[in-house]
Amino acid sequence: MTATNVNGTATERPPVFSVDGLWKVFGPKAGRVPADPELTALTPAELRSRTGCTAAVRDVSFDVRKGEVFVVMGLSGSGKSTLVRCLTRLIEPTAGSIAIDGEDVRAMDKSRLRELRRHRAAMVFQHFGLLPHRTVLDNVAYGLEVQGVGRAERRERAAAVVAKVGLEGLEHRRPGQLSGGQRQRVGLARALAVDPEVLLFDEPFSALDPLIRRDMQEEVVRLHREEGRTMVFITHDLQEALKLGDRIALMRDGRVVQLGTPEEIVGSPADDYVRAFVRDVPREQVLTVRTAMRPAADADEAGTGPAVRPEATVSEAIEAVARAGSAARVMDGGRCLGVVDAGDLLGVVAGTAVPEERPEGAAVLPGEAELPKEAV
Ligand SMILES: Nc1ncnc2c1ncn2[C@@H]1O[C@H](COP(=O)(O)OP(=O)(O)OP(=O)(O)O)[C@@H](O)[C@H]1O
Repeated sequence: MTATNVNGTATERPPVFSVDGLWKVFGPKAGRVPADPELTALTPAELRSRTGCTAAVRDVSFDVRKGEVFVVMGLSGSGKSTLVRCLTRLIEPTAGSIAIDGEDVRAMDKSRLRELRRHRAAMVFQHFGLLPHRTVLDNVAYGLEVQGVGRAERRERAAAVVAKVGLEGLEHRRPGQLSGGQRQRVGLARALAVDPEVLLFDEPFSALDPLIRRDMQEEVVRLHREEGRTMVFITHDLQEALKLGDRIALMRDGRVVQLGTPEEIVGSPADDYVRAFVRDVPREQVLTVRTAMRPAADADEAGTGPAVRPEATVSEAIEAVARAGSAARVMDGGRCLGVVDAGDLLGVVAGTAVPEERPEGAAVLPGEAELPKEAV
């Protein structure tokens, strides 16, 4: 179900994953930790010394909505991998609930779980996990083979996906004859071949050199734009998170300290930790003119000046204002939502403008999210 708020943005798309009160505690008698308020109040170090347990995921709740790129970001050890592995029970949660399309993941038996991992939520790993003696085509077809798809059909489907990720002509090479970036494309193609509802990426690009990494990020943006597939993407890299994420869950010590759009995270950090995290991000490339605009002073101001879209970045609006030498109008269709002048825009760059809060749970439409992300 999609509702539309006053800004014309979708506030709700159906959740694919719904996670509620999730805990993963490693260590002896882990199960007692989530239920004991005295233990849950301890810092990670205190908990470790008192009980020998590590709470890798602490009381985390969120939805991954259909068609979004949901990024889980945080420093090393913050709990990202554990959280995402819990989604398909590659790691068994200690407490809380997880549902996929409304179905209780924690209640699934072995065969249902296998089905979940093979068909519904495919994982792309950092270390590819390719079979060294098989060709690119056979590696990509492997997931289909496991599903019992016949040889002719799986080769045909694999060939189509190989082309989609830009590996045409390399079908008959073995992984050892490919570069790191090409191998990662094979890993991506293999996950895509089974046509899963959700793709889960576990830091897939962190071992790649920066240029190839950027190529792969663009590949993900392109695939997402073309297919609209739901994606959960783990990264410790803020730039990557801002570039790819429709929404970002920022983790620290097992908790989600902020969950929001790139614009919300950069424009309204929830606490000092998040503020420090995003301090060096060029705000004008992430924040949109929605944040900077004010009502038009009069009919003259509402009727003249260059037009910018509400989802244009502040940086783009600065260009328009500088070129025209006057305030710009923020236009949604034929409607003037507000205006931005040089002072409003500079306020955002300087960090003195307080961004307008979006309604709770407000989503950003893919088209709306693209601009700020790609401008980063
Ligand atoms: N099997 C395990 N047994 C005990 N502790 C674990 C286990 N796996 C992870 N942990 C701990 O749980 C915490 C979260 O680890 P996790 O791997 O989820 O973090 P991460 O954010 O994915 O880190 P990285 O970016 O380094 O992969 C860490 O303190 C880690 O040491």
